[in-house]
Amino acid sequence: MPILSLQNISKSFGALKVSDDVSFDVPQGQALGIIGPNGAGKSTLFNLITGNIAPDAGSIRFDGQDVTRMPPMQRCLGGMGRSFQIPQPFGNLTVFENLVVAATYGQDRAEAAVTDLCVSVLERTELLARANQPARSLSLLQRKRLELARAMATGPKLLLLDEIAGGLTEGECQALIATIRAIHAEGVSIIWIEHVLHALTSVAERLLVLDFGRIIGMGPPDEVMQSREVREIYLGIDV
Ligand SMILES: Nc1ncnc2c1ncn2[C@@H]1O[C@H](COP(=O)(O)OP(=O)(O)OP(=O)(O)O)[C@@H](O)[C@H]1O
Repeated sequence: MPILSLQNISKSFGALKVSDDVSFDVPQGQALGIIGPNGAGKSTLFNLITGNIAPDAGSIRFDGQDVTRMPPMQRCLGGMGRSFQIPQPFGNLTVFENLVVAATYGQDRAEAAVTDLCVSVLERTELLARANQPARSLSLLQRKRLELARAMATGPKLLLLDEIAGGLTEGECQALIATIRAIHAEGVSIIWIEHVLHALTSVAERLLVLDFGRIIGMGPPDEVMQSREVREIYLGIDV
C-alpha cells in the first residue's frame, strides 16, 4: 500500500488551472522530488495534499485512508509533517520551545514524552546545542534545521519539504542534505519540492516534473532529466 495516493486531482483559481488531473503514488519509504518552473503549481500541490486547499475534483488517500475531506490538523496528527517555503518560527521562543509547540499540536502527550521527542528531534537535526537560544538568533542553516525539526516534532510518516535548501552555501547545503538523508534512512517517506537540483537528486529516488499544473515527467532522476520535454520546458535548454 502506498503511503500517499493522488487520483485525478484538479484545482483552479478562477481561470487558472493550477492542478490538472494529477495522479501519482508515493510508495512507503520513498523520497519523491518535485521540480518545475515558478508558478507550475508545486506549492499548491502541497496545499492540496495537506488539506490547506480543497481540490475541485479527485481524491487523496494517505496511509490507507481517504483524506480528501479531512482537515489539515487531522492529516498532521495522522502523520503528515510539513515545512514551509517561508519559515515562520516563533522568533522570541527558544528552539526547544518551538519544538514543544509542534510536538503538542493537537496532541495530548505526557510532558516527559514531549521532552523526549523534542530532544530526539534536536539531536537528529543537529540543533541540540542551540536548544535554549531564541529562534530569531539562528543562522540561515540553523533556521532551515529548525523548520525541518518543527516538521519532525509532529512525528511524521510522510515529510513534505518545500524549498528548504535555497540560499545556503554549498557546504551548508551538504550538511542539510546529510540530515535529510538520515531522516529518510529511518524510514520516513519524503516529498521534496526543490529548485536546488543536486540537493534533490542526492536524496530523491524518483522525480516528478510539473508544468502548468500537469505532470510532464516522472521516474528515476537520471531518466527524467534526460527527457526532451523536461530539458526544453524546465531547464530552458534548446534541444
Ligand atoms: N490562493 C491563490 N489564489 C489565486 N492564485 C493562486 C493562489 N495560490 C497560488 N496561486 C497561483 O497559482 C499558480 C501556482 O502557484 P504555486 O505557488 O503553486 O506555484 P509553484 O510551482 O510553487 O511556484 P514557485 O516555484 O514560484 O514556488 C501561480 O500562478 C500562483 O500565482
